[in-house]
Amino acid sequence: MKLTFTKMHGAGNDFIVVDATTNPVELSAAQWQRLADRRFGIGADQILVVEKPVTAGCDFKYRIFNNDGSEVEQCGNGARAFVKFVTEKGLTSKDSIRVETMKGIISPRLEADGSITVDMGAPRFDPADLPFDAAGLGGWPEGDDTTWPLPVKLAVGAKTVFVSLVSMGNPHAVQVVADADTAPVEEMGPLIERHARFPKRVNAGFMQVVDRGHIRLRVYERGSGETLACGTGACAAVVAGIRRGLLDSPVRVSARGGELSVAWAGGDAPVYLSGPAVTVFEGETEV
Ligand SMILES: N[C@H](CCC[C@H](N)C(=O)O)C(=O)O
Repeated sequence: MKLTFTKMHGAGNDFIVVDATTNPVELSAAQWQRLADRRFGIGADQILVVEKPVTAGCDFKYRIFNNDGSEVEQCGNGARAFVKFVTEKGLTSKDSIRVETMKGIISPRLEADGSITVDMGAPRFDPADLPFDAAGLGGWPEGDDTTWPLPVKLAVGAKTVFVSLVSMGNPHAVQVVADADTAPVEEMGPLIERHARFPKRVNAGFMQVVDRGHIRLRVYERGSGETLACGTGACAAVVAGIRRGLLDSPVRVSARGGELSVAWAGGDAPVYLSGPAVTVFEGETEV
């Protein structure tokens, strides 16, 4: 089957975007993985599939597949690429759209100056929302409902890291580090991603607090490895930092691939993610 696609990125987090609003695109996990493969396929961190909505009041449905072919709930940088894509393709004339995802509805908005802001919905913190197996950890740690001690088996020995658990629809475990550049992302990222206490795996964030309005962030993403930026990871890190009293909204998030901005008023308020979205090239391939 011929597949037409658009290659895009948001702060270096790159995507293959497919318009399935007219003709459905149903592929196996192995076929999605092959498309995302950087040697045998087109190459991308995630594949975004644009579909007709199922839920009343929504403009589109949004399916997300990671580099390993796994389908996931949410993608913040992808949401900005999504609204740019449907606008450029003439699939909508609205500048603000409602998009249903596997878990919830998001509202990306094209601003007059060309920037894009996404209402990512409210964060959730209950371990069951990730999911996280808190058995034996005795519920929220004493006096602190933001961080959990996570014992991690290393190649030699073990280490307990303190992670803040945030669901943005997809799961995040965020830890504070002194310096993002020297953070143990390569070593600890995969160990946290596949930790037994995360039955559906997890995105592992490493956040350096520069000041109360600025962080540097690296994310080892579930199913994709370290990416140059992670939108939901930026949301989760800022929310965690605000809850821990380290940050004040809005927060500038410096990722390796570019700058994002996250705002959150606390409680059940939605998290707003702003940043770039770039179309790189169009193409077609056989699947
Ligand atoms: N890069 C995406 C994150 C994709 C999340 C995916 N790695 C997962 O949850 O498994 C973002 O900008 O939010």
